[in-house]
Amino acid sequence: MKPLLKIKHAVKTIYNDDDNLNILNDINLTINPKDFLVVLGTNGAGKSTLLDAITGTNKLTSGQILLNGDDITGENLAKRSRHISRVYQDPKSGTAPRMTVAENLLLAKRRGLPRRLRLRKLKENMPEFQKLISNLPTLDNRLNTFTEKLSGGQRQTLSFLMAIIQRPELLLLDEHTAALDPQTSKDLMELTNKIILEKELTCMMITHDLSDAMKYGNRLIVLKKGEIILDLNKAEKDKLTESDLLQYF
Ligand SMILES: Nc1ncnc2c1ncn2[C@@H]1O[C@H](COP(=O)(O)OP(=O)(O)OP(=O)(O)O)[C@@H](O)[C@H]1O
Repeated sequence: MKPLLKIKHAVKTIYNDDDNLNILNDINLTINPKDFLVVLGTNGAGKSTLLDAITGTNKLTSGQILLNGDDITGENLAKRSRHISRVYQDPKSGTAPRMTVAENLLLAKRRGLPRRLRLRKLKENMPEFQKLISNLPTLDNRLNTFTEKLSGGQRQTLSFLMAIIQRPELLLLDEHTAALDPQTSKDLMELTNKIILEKELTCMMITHDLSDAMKYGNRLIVLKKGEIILDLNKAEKDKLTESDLLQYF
């Protein structure tokens, strides 16, 4: 199988006056199409830095990133965002507050087009957006609501829908349920899993929730001090207990 993403010898160094620190220290990782990879690790292990390097938000010091065999290491964020989408932890970061739910969905659907062309087709897209949210009690009847009026859980659900509406080649979830209350977090995690499986998306998901890490995905890696210290496939992951996992923290 041709890998979707290949990270080769990724190093990110922070230069300090007295001491240089490798926050990514020779990371090698291959992700195949339809992989749902869960990423665990202590605070400061380098998880977000790894996602930053994949999206181009923060460039590597050395190493290479290949997407579908193409070297994207030097590509800018805008170019990569055609193929890669990301949902952050903060419900305020993914949506435009002064726009309605439908307008936000349309912007996401027409990402990559010139701005003036993006909002013209609102009316004709409404049935599709209605269908998208029809089974989601949290957003039902909210298409014309301004995003700033939504709860954190509703905004985060919208951010997730915006991230998948164009079917990204790679979906990056950066603790996207961590800021939500337990029930809302569970609902969004279940929706996430359902959509990833239905649409056969390839996904990397950072979480600190050990039970989510064990329950979801077909592969699990643990990062520590910028290195991958554990990489398990589905069968190995299924044998794990929470206390096995805790040893790595
Ligand atoms: N621009 C920067 N300058 C200096 N240090 C940085 C910079 N960016 C990240 N770091 C450091 O690099 C390390 C890795 O940070 P990163 O945010 O990737 O960790 P993380 O695994 O995502 O942590 P968390 O679970 O807390 O989100 C941390 O020690 C952080 O302080």
